[in-house]
Amino acid sequence: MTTTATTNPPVLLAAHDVTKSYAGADGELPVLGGIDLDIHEGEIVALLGKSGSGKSTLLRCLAGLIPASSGSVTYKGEELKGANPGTAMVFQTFALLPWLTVQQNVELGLEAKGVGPRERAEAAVQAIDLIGLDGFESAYPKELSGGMRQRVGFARALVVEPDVLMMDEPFSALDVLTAENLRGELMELWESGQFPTKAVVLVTHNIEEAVLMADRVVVLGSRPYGTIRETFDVSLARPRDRQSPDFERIVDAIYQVMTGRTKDTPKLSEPAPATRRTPANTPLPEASVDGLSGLAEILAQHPGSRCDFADLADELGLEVDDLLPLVDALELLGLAEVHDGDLFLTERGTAFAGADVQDSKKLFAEAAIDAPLVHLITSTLLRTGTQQSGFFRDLLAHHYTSEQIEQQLETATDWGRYAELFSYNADTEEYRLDEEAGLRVAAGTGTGTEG
Ligand SMILES: Nc1ncnc2c1ncn2[C@@H]1O[C@H](COP(=O)(O)OP(=O)(O)OP(=O)(O)O)[C@@H](O)[C@H]1O
Repeated sequence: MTTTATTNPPVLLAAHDVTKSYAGADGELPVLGGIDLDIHEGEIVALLGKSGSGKSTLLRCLAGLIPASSGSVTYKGEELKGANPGTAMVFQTFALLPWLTVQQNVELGLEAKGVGPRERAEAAVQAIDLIGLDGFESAYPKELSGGMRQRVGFARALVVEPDVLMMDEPFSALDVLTAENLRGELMELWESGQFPTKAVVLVTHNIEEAVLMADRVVVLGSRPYGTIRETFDVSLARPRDRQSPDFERIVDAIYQVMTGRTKDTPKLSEPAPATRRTPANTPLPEASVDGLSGLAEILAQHPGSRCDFADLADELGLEVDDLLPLVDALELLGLAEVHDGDLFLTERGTAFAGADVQDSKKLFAEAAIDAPLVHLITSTLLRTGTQQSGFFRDLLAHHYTSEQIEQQLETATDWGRYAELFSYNADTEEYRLDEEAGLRVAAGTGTGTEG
């Protein structure tokens, strides 16, 4: 398959300056900002980004399932006013009706389009056959394995022969081998021209999956809200070999953009001089002290306390994406840095990894006091001694959803407690300054936000 850059086939689906905000606890929360994206005939486009970067939201806007807050979505040049007639969706959780058989589940999409019973049955049998479910027509979802259930999800979407198949993390609920097998079969169908759709949009947080499948990988960033950070054309021949140097080169380049290392996107730990880090513009990554210490210790065992990011994930039996929050947190705390696809400990990180418990707490406190929300809580407590968590929830409500506020406070509390900056009583929902906190703050540089 050639890339769109060289052949430039017609645009099927397009987002024009699309923004999307959701109603939050305190006003509108922007999730997507000014997205321009064309989906051309003949291409597979992956929307890749960390959790919360707005991938699913963008997919739903393209499918017309939710309206954009501003801007427009066009299908074959016509602006969408509701559900997109040219798309069908495959969901992560399969979304099958348990009381219907495989055949009936697959026929559902056609029924909604008013297709008659005989035609419906024939089309469903064909889709079931295509996707390798032959013989399972009268089975109920509960009799099927996860992989077979997702095949039903695919058959149900493909039976309507949509111009664009939309897939929202379709493999992430499956075990590794099942996912690999299903991916491979789908790519064979696509390559052999048997796939009854003209284009595919795939949402994923898995970099290798994106590079395995897509002609174009669109990386979304989430600071301060979802925008397209960079687009990569992938012109490798299929089937693609994960071990090939070209494959690894593209994956590495995407890692660097995902972890924020491009000339256009400043590092989390090095904000542009004019940008003061605040709890609003610098969210704490979802990483526990145990996870951070563990990763720092593992890194310290590598020569030069340095390891290729992808190799490290392999070694731990994890996806690279699983490591991202920990890596972001190590960077925010000045304990590690990423360069050229390698993760390595800084001087402070090396000392932290090798320290005994008391020293490790002290070093962690010096680092954590610069994390904006930890700084905000500590500096507030230095004035008041104690504070209800509701106070911080209110301060964060302008910038985060209630779910995000809980995650931010949970992380800050974990870090602040370990650092012995403050304690937290979950029964009374009260933060209390640790007696030693003043000394620890004085030891840190304290460049975070003031309350
Ligand atoms: N219906 C909704 N109401 C309010 N906020 C929402 C709604 N749907 C999503 N969000 C918020 O919008 C942000 C983007 O969510 P979205 O699901 O689009 O991201 P994503 O990149 O697909 O993430 P994930 O990989 O975790 O699914 C998140 O912060 C999420 O909490």
